[in-house]
Amino acid sequence: MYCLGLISGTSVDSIDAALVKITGKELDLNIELLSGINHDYPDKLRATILEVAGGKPLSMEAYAQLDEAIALCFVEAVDKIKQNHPNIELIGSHGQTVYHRPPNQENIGYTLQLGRGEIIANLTGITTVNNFRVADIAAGGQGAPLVSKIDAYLLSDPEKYRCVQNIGGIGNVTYLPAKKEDNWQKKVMGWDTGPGNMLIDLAVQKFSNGEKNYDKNGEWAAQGNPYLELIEKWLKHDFFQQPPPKSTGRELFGADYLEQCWQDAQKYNLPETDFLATITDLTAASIAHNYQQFIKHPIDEILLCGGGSLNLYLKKRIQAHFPGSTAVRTTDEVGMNSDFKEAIAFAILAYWRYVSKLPGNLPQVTGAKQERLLGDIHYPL
Ligand SMILES: Nc1ncnc2c1ncn2[C@@H]1O[C@H](COP(=O)(O)OP(=O)(O)OP(=O)(O)O)[C@@H](O)[C@H]1O
Ligand SMILES: CC(=O)N[C@H]1[C@@H]2OC[C@@H](O2)[C@@H](O)[C@@H]1O[C@H](C)C(=O)O
Repeated sequence: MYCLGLISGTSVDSIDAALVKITGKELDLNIELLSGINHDYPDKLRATILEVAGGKPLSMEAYAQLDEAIALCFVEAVDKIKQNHPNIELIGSHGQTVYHRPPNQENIGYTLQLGRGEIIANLTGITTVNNFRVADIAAGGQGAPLVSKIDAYLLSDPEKYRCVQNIGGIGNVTYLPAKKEDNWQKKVMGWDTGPGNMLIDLAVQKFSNGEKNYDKNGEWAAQGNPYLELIEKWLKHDFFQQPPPKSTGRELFGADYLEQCWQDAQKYNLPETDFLATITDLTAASIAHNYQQFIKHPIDEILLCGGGSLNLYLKKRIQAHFPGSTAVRTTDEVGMNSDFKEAIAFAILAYWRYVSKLPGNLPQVTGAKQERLLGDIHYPL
């Protein structure tokens, strides 16, 4: 089946669209990536999404318009792929997260992804599955991360103990025990590790007065030195101590948090380059801190994916936090495209929902009380 996965992540940098050919059955799938594109939001829409995700209140009318505008942009991404691949049979659309509050002690949680599925289905003429996270949240789960089940079935190794580390706006890990272990599936773990590129992007935007959106290849941070005392202080943040299941977003590690970090740095007169190196190392150190606390088995390799895997300074810092025999590589090196892994995941989640009628969540990862079918199905006119 030809399935198209769509997602715009927490960085709000662009819509990722990945067309895959899925063969095989149920959990035992083969995936061939046929096409992958990034489709940019218009500047004004991107700015609105960032404002809203940053907490700006909206009227109901503006909310409805935003939901539709995002869907129309997702349709443009589909149309681009359709030019060379007219035979798409199913779409899995994650949409755009604008709010995420995982369940608290009273079990109250919300997650909101915009980009209406009805519009995507009607305008593309292709059956569309969307709104994947709410069923997990309703079952008491975090609603994230959802890629862990896909990582488990596509990236587990017979012998090696792996961590698949996504570095998007937020970072998340899937721990994959070696398949030689009895009941290896039950030992898979996954959770959000904290900030990925989000704080780095915000700092670069601040220091460049909005001229730059991100630190290309980590070149700016590489000119500075991380200030370890600050990292130790920042690692005391409750989120880094909290055991899984856990997930987070811009609500915790957005502009307000960056501002707090910048205030801390000014007490030490840190220049901008050192601050960038320090905030970049916070991502690396928080990944290491999470693994040290919650993974009890030695890790043979860390497979990076997401835009942060292109930040060479960040990659170097991650390797520095694992000085032993843990190799730091990218998922590309084991045959999984690191840019489009999340979009591919939503194509597979749609396939599991619509074709195989299989649950998409791993309760041991999200904390949900049960496995659930994830996503709402929208049929075209
Ligand atoms: N060449 C590069 N050098 C450094 N950083 C890069 C490079 N290319 C992309 N990035 C970073 O990756 C980010 C985008 O990553 P990605 O698309 O994986 O995030 P996302 O999907 O929005 O996030 P999430 O996984 O949290 O939903 C950019 O905002 C930028 O910070
Ligand atoms: C609420 C939300 O959109 N969460 C994202 C975000 O981006 C990375 C991390 O935080 C992850 O938990 C999740 O996305 C991926 C695709 C997931 O669900 O696996």
